[in-house]
Formats: sequence, structure tokens, C-alpha cells
Amino acid sequence: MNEIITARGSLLIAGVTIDGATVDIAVDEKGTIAAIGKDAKKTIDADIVIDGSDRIAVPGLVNTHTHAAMSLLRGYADDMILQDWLSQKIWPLEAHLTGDDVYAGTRFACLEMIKSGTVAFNDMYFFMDRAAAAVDDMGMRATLAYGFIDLGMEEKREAEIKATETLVAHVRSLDNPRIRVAVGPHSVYTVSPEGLRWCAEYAAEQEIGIHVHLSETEKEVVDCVARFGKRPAYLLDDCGCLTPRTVAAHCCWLDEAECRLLAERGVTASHNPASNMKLAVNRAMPYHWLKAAGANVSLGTDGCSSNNNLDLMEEMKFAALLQKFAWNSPTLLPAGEAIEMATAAGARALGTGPGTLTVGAPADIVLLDARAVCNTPLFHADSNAVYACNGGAVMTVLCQGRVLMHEREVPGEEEIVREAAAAARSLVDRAQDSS
Ligand SMILES: O=c1[nH]cnc2c1ncn2[C@@H]1O[C@H](CO)[C@@H](O)[C@H]1O
Ligand SMILES: [Zn+2]
Repeated sequence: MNEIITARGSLLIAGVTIDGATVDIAVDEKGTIAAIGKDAKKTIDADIVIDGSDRIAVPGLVNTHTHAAMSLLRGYADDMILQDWLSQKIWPLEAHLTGDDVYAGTRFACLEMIKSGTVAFNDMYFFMDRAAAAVDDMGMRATLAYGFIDLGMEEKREAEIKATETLVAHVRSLDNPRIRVAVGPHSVYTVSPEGLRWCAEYAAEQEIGIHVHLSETEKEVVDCVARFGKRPAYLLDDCGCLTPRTVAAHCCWLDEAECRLLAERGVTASHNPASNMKLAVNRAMPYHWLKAAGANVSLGTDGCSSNNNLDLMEEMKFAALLQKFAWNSPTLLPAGEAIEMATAAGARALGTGPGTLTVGAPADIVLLDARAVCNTPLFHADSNAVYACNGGAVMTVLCQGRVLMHEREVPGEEEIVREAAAAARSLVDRAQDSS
């Protein structure tokens, strides 16, 4: 194994390119960026030196909406509409999930995210104590939410409340600054207003985030108006779920007033363009309205069975292209903004730092291959990163100053892949046996 991966201590990335300039980046032993510039090497006596020549440094990417362990369901059910996909394929299979599956699937998802430059993610799923163990093992950052679904049933609500409280207590007991917890009311169509209200109150009391799906399909909006007499964002707001600690995934069918409401409440809207196109939700997030209103807009992949990968580099391209196409505007969401969505906006949403390469920021750093085909010629690094490259251009990944991948080597990769394949096989077998 490359010794840079196993070494611990202060670190220097020597002669790396940032915004076209060649600089050194010094990282102290706490994992904070101590200096950037030509003289940065003088500020520390580095234990580890990474050669930054032929490398472009960018901030670590932040995936603000996923269901990581769904990596086990990659390719299990494709080419369906959302409601059928969930109710006929995904939920019946998820009924057989075990904690061991979620551990294997989340570790596998972390591997894929690291290999494509992601250092932090916002997750909503089940058996999240096991997801926490996987995140800890892999050295990433994550905000973990138990997917709260009560389907309007009081008994189920009590169970979901218990599961949420148990996870919050568990994550607090880990006392790991890289791992945070949030409350995860799944959506307005799977959680009753009583459930949503409990989630909002509990999140406020615990001072933790809220992770929710919002306005993914037109049906969600139409049904919500029919049942509750208001559109989904207003229902969430009435229940107290729209806060500066809230990440709302999708936001495809928001109207202009709802966009303003999200901005006023300080909500982050997570764009998930690949999932939206694959499930044909038939409307792109109105990014221009959210942006005009001043909302924080971040980027996510959604789960691996509606994407079907966790490559946020690739997702930047989907975002930039989908917005242009859907709103008939070639100037909408330029490359620089797509990178902001995938870095600073995500970091703001999850509270993991500024999401920039600046002194005092956590050393969440990605090194891209400047000699890769996709980076040649190198007129505009942002343009290449968004439009030409994908996660394959990521060579080295640091999270809080710790090297999670170097020269594309991640410790334990083969075993992680083998275990995920076995877990996926066994899950599907168990589901078939019972049907
Ligand atoms: O695009 C989506 N829309 C709605 N639900 C989804 C989507 N992707 C995954 N899940 C479902 O959300 C729950 C998370 O706890 C899981 O049941 C997962 O299958
Ligand atoms: Zn989702």
C-alpha cells in the first residue's frame, strides 16, 4: 500500500495548481489548512509530502442527498415511474434489509464516493447505526438521518419516533466530529402532518438538521393540494420543517412563491438531476427562481438505484446541462456555479466548513489529474471539471487532512467490493425466497 495513505501527521501538497497558480498547501496535524502559497512549506515541518505537480486542487465535494446503502440495489430496478418503482420493487426488497447489509452497502458507497472526489454526504436510510460505523471506517464525513415514514398510522409513528431518538442518541455517543445526525421525515406523501411536526420539534430541540424529499413529482403536489389544501412547501412550513438546518431534496415542482419561501427560511435545496431525469419527474428544479430568491442550492446523487452511481463530478455536468436544456437558457448554471453547488453550497448545508481551499478551513481536498485526457487542453479548469471529466480524474482525496485515497488507491477496495456483491446477492435471494 502507498505509504502516504498510512502515514499520519502534518502534510504538504507541494507545487499544486489552484486557479491556474502553482502553490503549496500546508495542512497541520489537526487537519486544518495552515497556509496556501509559495512559502507555505516554511510554516510547517511536514511529516508527509504529496507531489502536486500535474495536479489541480479543488475543494472536496459534498453530496447533499443520497441513500448510500442503496448501492446494493444498483441496477435492480430501472426504467419505471417513481411510485411503481418504490412500491413494487424498492420497498419490497428493502423490507429484507439487515444492519449488515447497510454496513456493507454504505462502506461500498463510501468507496465509490471517495473514488470520485466526495468527502461528505447527507444520507437518509435505515439501520443508520451501521451506516455510521461504515462512515467511520472509511474516514469520510456524513450527516445521517433515519428515514421516518409513518404512512399516517399512529402505531408506526411511535416506532419511527423511537428509531429516530435511538439514532440521535447513538450518533451523539460516538462523539465523532465527522459524523452528525439529522431527522429524516421522508416526504409529505409518506409522513403525516403529526409526524412532520414531531420531526420539526425534535430537530429544533436537539439543534440538528432535517433531511426531507420535497416536490419531486407533479403527483406529489397534486395529491398534497387535494389532501391538505396546500402545496408541499407550505405544508412543510406549517409543520415547522423549513429551517436553516433543512435540506430539501429535489424541489422540482416548486412554484415561484415556494422558491421564495425556501430562501426566506434559509432552506438548502438539493438538486439531483440524474435521478430526476431517470425517473422522468418531468420538470427540472427551477434553479433560476431559487437563485433569484437567494436560496442555497446544493447537489446530490440520490440513491444508486435511481442514478445509478454516486459520482458527483458527473452530477455537476448533469446539473449544468439539465438546467440549460429545461429552461432553454445556455447561460444558466455555468461551470463555476456547478462547482460551487457541489462544494461550498453543500458544505454550508451540512455545516462542514466553508467548502473552499482557504486558510483555516478543514483540509477537505481533492487532487485532479491535470494530464488526463479530459483535462487536455487546460484552458479552463472549471470547464473541464464540469463538462469533460468525471470521477475518474480524481487522483487523491483528503478529508480533515487524512489521505483517504492516493493515486487512486483506497485501502481495502477489493474486499469492500466483494462484500457488497455478496450482500446484494443474498438480499435479492432472501426476497425471492419469501415471495
Ligand atoms: O427518489 C426517491 N424518492 C423518494 N424516495 C426515495 C427515492 N430514492 C430512494 N427513496 C427511498 O427513500 C427511503 C429512504 O429512507 C428508502 O425507502 C428509499 O428507497
Ligand atoms: Zn432520495
